[in-house]
Amino acid sequence: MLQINQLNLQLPHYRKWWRREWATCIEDVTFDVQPAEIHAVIGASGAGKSLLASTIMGLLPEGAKATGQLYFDGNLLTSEHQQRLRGHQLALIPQSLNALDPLVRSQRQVSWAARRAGNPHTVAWQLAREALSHYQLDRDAQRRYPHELSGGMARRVLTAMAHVSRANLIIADEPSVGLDPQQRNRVLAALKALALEGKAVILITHDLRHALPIADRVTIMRQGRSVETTQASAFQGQGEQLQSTYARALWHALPNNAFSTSPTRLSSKEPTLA
Ligand SMILES: Nc1ncnc2c1ncn2[C@@H]1O[C@H](COP(=O)(O)OP(=O)(O)OP(=O)(O)O)[C@@H](O)[C@H]1O
Ligand code: NI
Repeated sequence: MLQINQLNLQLPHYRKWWRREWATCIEDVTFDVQPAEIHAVIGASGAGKSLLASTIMGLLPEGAKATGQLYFDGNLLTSEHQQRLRGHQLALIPQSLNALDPLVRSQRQVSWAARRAGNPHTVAWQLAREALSHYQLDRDAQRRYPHELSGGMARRVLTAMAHVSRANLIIADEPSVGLDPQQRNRVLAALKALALEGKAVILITHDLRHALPIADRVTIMRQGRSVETTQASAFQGQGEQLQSTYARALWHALPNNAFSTSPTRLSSKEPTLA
């Protein structure tokens, strides 16, 4: 579905207003995403995850220099393709809830997304209602403005927008941040359902814990680089199946695994939590 090949991204920054310098924000990132797969991209703040999403969507900041290749369904993804496919084949559930228009009620926002996907007005309106109901947003929520929605509800409105766009590749950027466990589970379940329908889903998060239960594969990013791509099931035990020390460190840093960093200290009676 999507192949990212040796992607590099440099952004300009100005040390003094007359002196432009280049900051390398993504370096040699390579991985692929398959249909019906949830591919989690995990990394600390500043690792380049959101910029990777912007690069795939063709929404880079002014002056960005990207090299490497993106292939979508086997075809080189040029900026013209990206523009044509955005909102149809490629959908982004953005990190910022500001992506919702503050003056527009939920149902209309989703209806707009359905119209962009080529549906006539009345069909789009109906699709929006169905999609919002599907994500447990009732008639009342459908009539609310963004500021009247909880964070979890707003995320589900954004997910509904991706849903009605009928995109085959959906990128969810930090979809669970700031949500209570119940809301988070709902949003993550919605993404899982999209993958079960056959969509390719890129789940961007800094939290390995939230990604592992639903991810098929995981790519770890660190300081702009893809450190490792592995099956999600490799995160188990002492992390023996993980290639990189960084991935192993992330795994051991999870609260339940904390004591397992030094297995020799474990008595045989202690449970292994992983
Ligand atoms: N428009 C921009 N111009 C210059 N540098 C930028 C720009 N956007 C991001 N960066 C830099 O690129 C790096 C990666 O940013 P990015 O937003 O992709 O990180 P992230 O992994 O999504 O982090 P977070 O988890 O905090 O969202 C950061 O060091 C950031 O400062
Ligand atoms: Ni980000």
